[in-house]
Amino acid sequence: MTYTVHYIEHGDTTLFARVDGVQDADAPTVVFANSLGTNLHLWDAVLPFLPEGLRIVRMDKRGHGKSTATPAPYSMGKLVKDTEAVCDALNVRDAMFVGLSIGGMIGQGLAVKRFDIVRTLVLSNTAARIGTPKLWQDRIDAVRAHGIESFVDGIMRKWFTRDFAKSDAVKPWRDMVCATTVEGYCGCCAAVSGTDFYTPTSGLRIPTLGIAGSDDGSTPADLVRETVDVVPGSQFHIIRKSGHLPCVEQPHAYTERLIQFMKDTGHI
Ligand SMILES: O=C(O)CC1=CCC(=O)O1
Repeated sequence: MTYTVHYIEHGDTTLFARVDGVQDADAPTVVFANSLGTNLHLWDAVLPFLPEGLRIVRMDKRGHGKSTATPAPYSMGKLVKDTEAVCDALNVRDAMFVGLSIGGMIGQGLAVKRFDIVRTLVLSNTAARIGTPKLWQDRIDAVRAHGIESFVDGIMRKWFTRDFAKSDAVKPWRDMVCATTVEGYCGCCAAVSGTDFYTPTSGLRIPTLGIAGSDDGSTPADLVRETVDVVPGSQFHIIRKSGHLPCVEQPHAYTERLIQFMKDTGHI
């Protein structure tokens, strides 16, 4: 698959983005938004299962992957504006936006603001509100005092099914989280902590699909459903034998569901 890479200057940061597949901005477009502590390679296993003819846009949040870090804390509004800037720079319009975890929060924030960018929305392993301010502050304190390594094994147990977490397959994901800058990680923890999208998200009137993992220890299926249910006419689907990252543990089943949603909504 051909791809181009883009470094987009936006205010105090430079955001890294990559476009795979068809490069023409008029092609049906899918935007993927990553979770906390991951970069755009989160979606690598999904891409081979997607049909030809799509324009696939991915980016790194500030302080993650190849996007530069700015001092924490960040607001969710700032992360939404970053994503908006990347979409505008790449001329993204009428896209299917697939956001996982904090990426799904960004998707909710972008969808209520930019109908021209987000035509349909996939809320994967996410919610309108995730965790409590105390949980996020404890995590920020732990990163600042002892580094991400000090709790990354616990994160892996919440992200993956027991068998996956015990296998060697977990290592690249563990390494990816540990490679995240302290400012980027803490900044995004603060953004999640300060977000409650129940009211704006309940005003959405675009086709919306919720996806949960049967064994997700971070955003359990009931939490995902609670958010997706506030959008009238939304669909909800649980991926079996998967934790918080079904695009990693069950990429084929996950992509099949995305393709079905693209067909249901006339995206392809
Ligand atoms: O890393 C976690 O604990 C789960 C999570 C919450 C928001 C996000 O992006 O990941």
